[in-house]
Amino acid sequence: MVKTHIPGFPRIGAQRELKFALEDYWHGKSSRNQLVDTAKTLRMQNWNIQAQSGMDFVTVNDFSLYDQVLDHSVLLGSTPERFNDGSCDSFDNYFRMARGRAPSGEPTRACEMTKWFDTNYHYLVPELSPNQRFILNPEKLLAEIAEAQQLGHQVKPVILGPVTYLWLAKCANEEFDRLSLLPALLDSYQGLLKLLARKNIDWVQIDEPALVMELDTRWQEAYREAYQTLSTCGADLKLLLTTYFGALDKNFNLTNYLPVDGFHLDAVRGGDEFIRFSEQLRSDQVLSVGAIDGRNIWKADITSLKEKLATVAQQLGDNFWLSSSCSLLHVPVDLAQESGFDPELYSWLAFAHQKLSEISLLKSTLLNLSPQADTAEQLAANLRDVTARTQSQRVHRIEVKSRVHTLTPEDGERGLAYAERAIQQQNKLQLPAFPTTTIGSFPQTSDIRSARARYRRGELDSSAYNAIMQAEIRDCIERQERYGLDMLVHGEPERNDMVEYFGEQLEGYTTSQLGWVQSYGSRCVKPPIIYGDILRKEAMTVGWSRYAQSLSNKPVKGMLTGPVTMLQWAFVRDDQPRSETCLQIALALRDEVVDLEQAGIAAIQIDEPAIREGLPLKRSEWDFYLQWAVYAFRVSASGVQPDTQIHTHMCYAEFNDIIQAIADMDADVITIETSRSNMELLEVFTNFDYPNEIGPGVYDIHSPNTPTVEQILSLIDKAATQIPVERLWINPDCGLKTRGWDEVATSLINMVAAAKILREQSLAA
Ligand SMILES: Nc1nc2c(c(=O)[nH]1)N[C@@H](CNc1ccc(C(=O)N[C@@H](CCC(=O)N[C@@H](CCC(=O)N[C@@H](CCC(=O)O)C(=O)O)C(=O)O)C(=O)O)cc1)CN2
Ligand code: MET
Ligand SMILES: [Zn+2]
Repeated sequence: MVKTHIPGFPRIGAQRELKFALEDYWHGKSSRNQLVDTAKTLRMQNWNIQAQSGMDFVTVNDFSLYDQVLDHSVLLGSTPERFNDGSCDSFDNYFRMARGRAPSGEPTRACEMTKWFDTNYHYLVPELSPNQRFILNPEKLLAEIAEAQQLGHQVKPVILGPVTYLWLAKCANEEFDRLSLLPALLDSYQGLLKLLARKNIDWVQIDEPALVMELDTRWQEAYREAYQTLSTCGADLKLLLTTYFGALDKNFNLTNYLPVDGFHLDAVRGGDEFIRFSEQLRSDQVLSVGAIDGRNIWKADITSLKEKLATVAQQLGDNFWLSSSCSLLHVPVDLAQESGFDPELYSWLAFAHQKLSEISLLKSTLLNLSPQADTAEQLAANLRDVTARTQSQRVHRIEVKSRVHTLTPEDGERGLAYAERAIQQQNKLQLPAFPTTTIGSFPQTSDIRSARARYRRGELDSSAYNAIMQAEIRDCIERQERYGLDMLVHGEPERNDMVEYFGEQLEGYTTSQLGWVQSYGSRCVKPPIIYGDILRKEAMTVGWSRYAQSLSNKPVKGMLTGPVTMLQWAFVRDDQPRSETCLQIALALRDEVVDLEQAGIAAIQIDEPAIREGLPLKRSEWDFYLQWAVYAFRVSASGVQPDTQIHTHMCYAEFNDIIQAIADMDADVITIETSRSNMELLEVFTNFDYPNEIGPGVYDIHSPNTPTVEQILSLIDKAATQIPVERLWINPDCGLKTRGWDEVATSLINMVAAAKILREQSLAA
């Protein structure tokens, strides 16, 4: 009989219960027991919904209080040395690793955080040392297994595979070869599997998403060694080797030959590869087909999936399993709780709960299990909804499509080269040497958020809400004047989230009330949904920018989110290429940029923090992506006169791979995050001879610590050895929305003081 399961479920809770429980605990507003209880309730609910939706296994150990990769480091006992100071117990130590501080224990430098493959989810990077030892610490895993079993569930625990774990890890000594740790790591995994075998478990899901990456022969060999070792370790257990986020491509044969009991393949991004894979399967191996999209929110077309899967299902019989493409962590929890959509849009969507039902419906449909009215009716309803979406009037706008199709290369050109633009801009802006600025957002205080919540609930009307936001902008401008910054911003108080804010205003996008997806730890985002052709009905930011500029004689930067980030951080329509959607957004932004210029805004920043993360996982697809992504940015930026200064901003990414593309974007000024890496990230700009102006971040905004003038000076000194001083800007790493005013004030005052010292020094020289 076909088995159904999912690789993982969201843990934040439909109402973000985990977020609030965590933050209350961290801020001393609730006890540890309250947090533990909330976590337990969430796990129970998650398993119940899986069981009720007909899953044959519930997934265990996908739950985490902060991050599943950090949990895995704790499980393997491979947490960094600096946390072994005995300053607190293991419960709080976990949060110290995650965020540098906890209710008890000494504050320390947290583990580094980075993007999980090409998602907007951040994991905590394992830090390994050359003589790393692994000492199993299976308490959490075993407790959660026991918890689910006591509730009467069939349990399938999930663990991260050894090779992907090493792939994600880093070592302070970059020369060190992480793969040399594999034998020791495998010893640990063998011990773990033996432990699990005693727990009345049939299957263990072992995640190896690194198998969809392009691997050199050493990493391929690591896979052979790892699974050879694990398959002969004598644990009476079956391993489901789980891959997702793409096709296996060149690792197809490698994977196929690995001695495991079953495989899970991503049949959404991996296309039809699973069919060929099924033909090579041994008769005692199972294939779990990830047919329901775990990365997007569209209702699945069950009828066409049935066609696609029928032959394989029939041939494999009991060895055919059904699943979602990847963990459902990346989609919101439950559409049924959502009241914000109109009925037509609602009928097009499926969140995590609904995806479980889709897996079940697909199974019954494939097996003709219950030819009763029930399945037939559901199938008919599904077909009606997915067909309606393809035919809906609101998806297509001829004028938008034709504007994209008549774009020419000239639409991506500024008219004059940077060097000439720079002269005109300097004439207009009259900035001092080492100009100081910030990245856009200022503290999103609870006053701002609660005003927005009251406005949403209808307790404030729009004029009252606007008045409050204007007062915030006024305060923000006055503070920047007091701190002595040279180029100001309005502070973005009116934005819940940069992407969501523009998504709310553009036609073709819709936003949800409860569509939260975990971004890191307790922080969540509500990705807007792009369902149709994108049109700007009216100016989106001009009123706020004009108001802000009216309060100061210094230039106030206009502030927009770029086309690639607006695409990358949204749920995107699947009926046309991403590049096409991106150009539609670029044109809407281009009109906004032009309107800002007309309103007297002399510098406009178009943020592109997600451009690196949009890079396809496979190198062979990079050029094509970078080509349309850079063009889309240029289209958005190129409607203005040469004397209007275009800024862009990028953060928390390795720029090495895309430095040429960054230069090709041809922004007049780029601000980037560099302070945590002590300006190392800047090296790539120097080595490349980046031609335009750069503001390397001199203030780490992810830390509550305020930088001193000396620290800032030393960072700028370092930057000045790499970038000609005429092209150097002084600014923080990123926006300040998650910080408090006290720290921001001190830090910015110090930043301006550092810039002034440098100006005096260069005058004296
Ligand atoms: N989309 C996106 N992706 C991104 C980033 C980003 O900025 N945006 N940055 C990086 C990730 N960094 C992040 C940094 C901060 C937060 C963050 O702070 N998220 C907030 C939610 C932000 C938000 O939408 N806030 C709403 C408020 C939502 C809310 O909880 N409202 C309460 C009321 C709150 C009150 O009364 O004070 C309610 O409705 O009950 C608003 O301002 O309107 C959170 O989890 O807490 C998320 C990601 C990479 N990916
Ligand atoms: C994640 S990049 C953020 C850029 C935005 N302008 C801000 O300052 O918040
Ligand atoms: Zn940023």
